[in-house]
Amino acid sequence: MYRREKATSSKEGTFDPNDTSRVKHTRYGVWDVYEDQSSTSRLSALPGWCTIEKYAEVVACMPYVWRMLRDVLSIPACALLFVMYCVIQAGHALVPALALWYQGQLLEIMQIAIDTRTVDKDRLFHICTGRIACSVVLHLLGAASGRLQPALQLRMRKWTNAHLFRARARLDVPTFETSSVQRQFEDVTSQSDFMMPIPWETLHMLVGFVRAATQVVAQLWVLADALGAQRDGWFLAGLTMASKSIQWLSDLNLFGGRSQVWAATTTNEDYLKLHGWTRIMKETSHRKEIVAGNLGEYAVSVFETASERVGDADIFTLRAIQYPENMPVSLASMQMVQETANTFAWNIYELMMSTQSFSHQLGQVRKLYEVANIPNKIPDGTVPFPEDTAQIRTGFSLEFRNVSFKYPGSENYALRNVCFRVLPGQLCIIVGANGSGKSTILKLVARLYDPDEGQILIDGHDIRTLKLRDLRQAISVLFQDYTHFPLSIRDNIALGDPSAAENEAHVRLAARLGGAADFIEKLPEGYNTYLDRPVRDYYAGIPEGTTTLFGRKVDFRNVRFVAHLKQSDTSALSGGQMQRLAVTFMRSVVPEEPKVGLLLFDEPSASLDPVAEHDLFNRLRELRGNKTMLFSSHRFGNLTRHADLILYMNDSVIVESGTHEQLLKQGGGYANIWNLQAQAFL
Ligand SMILES: Nc1ncnc2c1ncn2[C@@H]1O[C@H](COP(=O)(O)OP(=O)(O)OP(=O)(O)O)[C@@H](O)[C@H]1O
Repeated sequence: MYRREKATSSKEGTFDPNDTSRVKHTRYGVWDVYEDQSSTSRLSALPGWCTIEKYAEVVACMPYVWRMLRDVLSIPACALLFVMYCVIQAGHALVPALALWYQGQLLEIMQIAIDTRTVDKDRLFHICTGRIACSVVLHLLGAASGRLQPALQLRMRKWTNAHLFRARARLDVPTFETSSVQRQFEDVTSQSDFMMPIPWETLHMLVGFVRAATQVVAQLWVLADALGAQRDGWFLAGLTMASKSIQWLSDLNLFGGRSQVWAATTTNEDYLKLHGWTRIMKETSHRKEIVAGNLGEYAVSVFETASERVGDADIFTLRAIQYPENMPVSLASMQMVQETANTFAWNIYELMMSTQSFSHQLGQVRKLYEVANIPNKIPDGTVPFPEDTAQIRTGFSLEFRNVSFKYPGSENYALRNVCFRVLPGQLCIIVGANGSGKSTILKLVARLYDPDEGQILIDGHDIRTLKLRDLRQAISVLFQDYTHFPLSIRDNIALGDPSAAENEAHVRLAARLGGAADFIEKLPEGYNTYLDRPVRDYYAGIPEGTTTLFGRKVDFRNVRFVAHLKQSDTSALSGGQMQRLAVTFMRSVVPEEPKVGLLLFDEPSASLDPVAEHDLFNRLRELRGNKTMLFSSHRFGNLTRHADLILYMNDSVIVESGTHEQLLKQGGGYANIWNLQAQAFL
């Protein structure tokens, strides 16, 4: 079974490993472990307190478990499969007791045979048949359970993935960027398909618990029946089980347990080197440097030396630190268990062990549901927008009133006291050096963040009062750091206006307006091309002479992927820039039925050559009609001459504003840079 490696708590406040008055430091192999002694109450010093806390946590998680059970059973066909699985587990719990009962009967016949020298052959036959039938049934139950489990697991995995997809989809930018939110998601997301989904892992554990408990009770009952009548029977049975049970129970660490707040780090240079080099060797992105720098032999010698110095004190130590109660049963002890016919003691052990892991596992269920309720940091407004769709055709006005803003976690102002007003249908260009705050203005208009001070108004409404959905529908933003989605080119463009996604003519028109149609039509798969395929083709043993498969270039590095080694992706096509423009056209400028009254472009021409840039600006000017447009750019060219308003920014503030002619006349910063650029072309 693959367990999650991460464990985080929902405790608030801070934890400082260097605070020796609160934190206990212990060294385990290469790991330094710091445990917060004050994080739990004084009662935690009492023996067994950890266990009590865990039981309390289990109780607190029960409503979530109940909800999960209802959700999971509502998955099509899951209820039936789960009932079958439970019946099989019930069989697993009861049949061993029946086998034990037959065992007892057999012993009784032998006793009678010794005492009276007679054997009841019929009874002996029935008992032997029953005993064999028990083994056969157990075998069949095992096989049936083996078939059911993957089917159940698959359904629950799909449900979990959909649940997490929905939970992520509803988050806004500042919430999504918060590291604690990322951590919450990491905690409940399976790192690989080989890990069990949380609902299955939990139900499997709960059913296992009930099964083990039933098995213990059934066996106790049979044992009582069989041994009760015999002198010293219980004593003998107890003696057989005692040694093993005591050893197992001590493994359970009933009275120990790690403090709930702790952290582990390693400063072991060799250990760090070992892991660093292991990654370097796996990732394709470093291959060129390794080969060109002739680093192969050196890497091997560093790896071997580091590996020798680290010895066995590696990650397994950390595992033991993380989950003292969940230490995997070693193969050797599994062997011992199998060799020991004493399933009774083993059942008690299993029962106790699963109780110990309950708090962790049920906590996972709680986290799984909690991620769906993480509150967004950008509150929604209530006012519908626009009140009248005719406003869209004339464009919206936009006003910034004394807006100041710092990015979450940053000490510096990204915008300071910014004021400007763009009238409906005007073209406004924001110019300034890198980092002066241009993109931030566009992000605030789209309410990716809210300003710390001041107000932003669209058509006279404070944008915080407008329904977020309406606001974002009425404006269109093309961000500078736009990355294309791992979807086909058609789907990427259609994202500009999902309501017209099925309209092929619409998609093609948007591509043409964005200047992307030519390059798309030259691609072998045209609009169906994936610039970055999210699912890889799998193959094995293909002769190296094969160059294409499924119409795509064969990439022999995929073998590495199958082996779960990361490989960097190189998208050979350079049309991403064009494509992203097409996305915007799809939404905003496709002529019939306009939905957008304000267009925001963040450096749309940054990676275009001068001819393409000229064409793009001309198309945009022609197509925008009466819509209001905001451009950010650090190039002072073509477009600024046509602008109704230029905002010249420096270091988070607007230092000059006006038309091109006005700013040239002022002879300030804008005029200086304009003249410098003009001289470069003389
Ligand atoms: N997500 C972020 N978190 C913290 N600081 C940020 C973030 N994004 C931008 N900044 C900072 O805010 C300031 C303004 O950045 P902004 O991206 O608005 O500048 P810009 O004028 O658009 O620059 P460029 O021309 O390079 O796009 C910069 O100092 C930048 O480092």
